[in-house]
Amino acid sequence: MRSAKDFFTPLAVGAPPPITEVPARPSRMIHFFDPSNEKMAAKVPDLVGTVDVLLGNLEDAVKADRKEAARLGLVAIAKATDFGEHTQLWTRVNSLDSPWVLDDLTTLVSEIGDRLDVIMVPKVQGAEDIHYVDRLLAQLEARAGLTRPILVHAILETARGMASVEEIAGASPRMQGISLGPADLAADRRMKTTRVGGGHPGYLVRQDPIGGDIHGERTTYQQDLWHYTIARMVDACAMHGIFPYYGPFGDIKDVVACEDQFRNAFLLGCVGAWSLHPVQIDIAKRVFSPSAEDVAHARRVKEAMGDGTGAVMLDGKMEDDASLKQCLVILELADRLAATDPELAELYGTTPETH
Ligand SMILES: CC(C)(COP(=O)(O)OP(=O)(O)OC[C@H]1O[C@@H](n2cnc3c(N)ncnc32)[C@H](O)[C@@H]1OP(=O)(O)O)[C@@H](O)C(=O)NCCC(=O)NCCSC(=O)C[C@](C)(O)C(=O)O
Ligand SMILES: [Mg+2]
Repeated sequence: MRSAKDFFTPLAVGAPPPITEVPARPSRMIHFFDPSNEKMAAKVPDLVGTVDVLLGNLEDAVKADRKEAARLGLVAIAKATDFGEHTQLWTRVNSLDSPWVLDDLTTLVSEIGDRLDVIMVPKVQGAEDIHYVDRLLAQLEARAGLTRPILVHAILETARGMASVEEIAGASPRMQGISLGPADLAADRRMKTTRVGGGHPGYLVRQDPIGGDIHGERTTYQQDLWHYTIARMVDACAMHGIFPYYGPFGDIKDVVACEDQFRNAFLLGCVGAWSLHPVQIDIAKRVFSPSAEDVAHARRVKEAMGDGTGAVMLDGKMEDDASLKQCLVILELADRLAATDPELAELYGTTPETH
């Protein structure tokens, strides 16, 4: 591990200085597109301004014989598109053991490094994977004359990655966040699901038998397969000042269950999720923006708590320093989102003096 005193020193002569705080830019939905798919690529300009993050995917879901076309397609799109102030451009490169990743990184940083905000690295196993990417990016940034560092986002999709999640989160000042990769993680853990995220009807708890009758009517409750994983990822990210994300929800047609899964992640601390299809964009926007009711309640608590210490009763409930802190989390998020989204500013009634 690097000493704390040189953690923020550039890893290559001429590379931009590492950042000391990850920018908290809205990233409620990381919208995936395949740059080698002409129909999808053609939609990118219209998505600018409607999504927080556009991600050109080069890894899984891009056919092996389209890898180069996807890489070059992303370069062309990045050069031709004005992403404006509010939409970030990210990419997901191929995994570090693949034959494509070296060309992905060298081409993208050299050609469009000044436009790329974040590089997502799949199947991260441990801090050593982040260290490798960290040094290589510094060398490439120096060569390309970049003035700001490209950030790194890890996908948690192996048991070892999961077991090392705290180390991964703190491996480099470039670390921007971590997403859950439920499909690869399920396979690597040898779970017995066959889906991309979401629940499973077999993973349940059953009410005790009534009157000892094990064959009688008993309610069952489906459980959340991802609770442990997301909660642990959230702690690792919070501890290191980076951002946690739920990943993909593969049942595109089941918009109801998608919203539930996203909301569970939001309530547990995630700041966003992936949208794989345009229909998931508004779901993520709705879920990862606090509701007007929550914002109004948080403001009331803040007002009632005065200097922020002590305890008060509000609507029959005790509020104190710690409930105020939760309300401040909601208000800070609402302010940040309202600053870039006029609809939300109106919904929250946000003015410079509101908070
Ligand atoms: C699901 C699919 C096949 C359905 O694609 P479709 O064409 O059958 O859907 P559609 O409803 O017929 O599409 C309607 C229109 O929307 C367009 N469209 C459709 N999707 C998009 C999009 N994303 N962005 C922009 N436009 C899109 C599509 O081209 C079409 O355009 P048209 O009206 O002109 O004909 C398609 O949406 C798709 O390929 N999405 C991206 C999939 C992807 O990126 N998967 C990888 C991430 S998940 C993952 O990797 C796992 C993980 C983390 O690694 C791990 O858990 O391990
Ligand atoms: Mg995967």
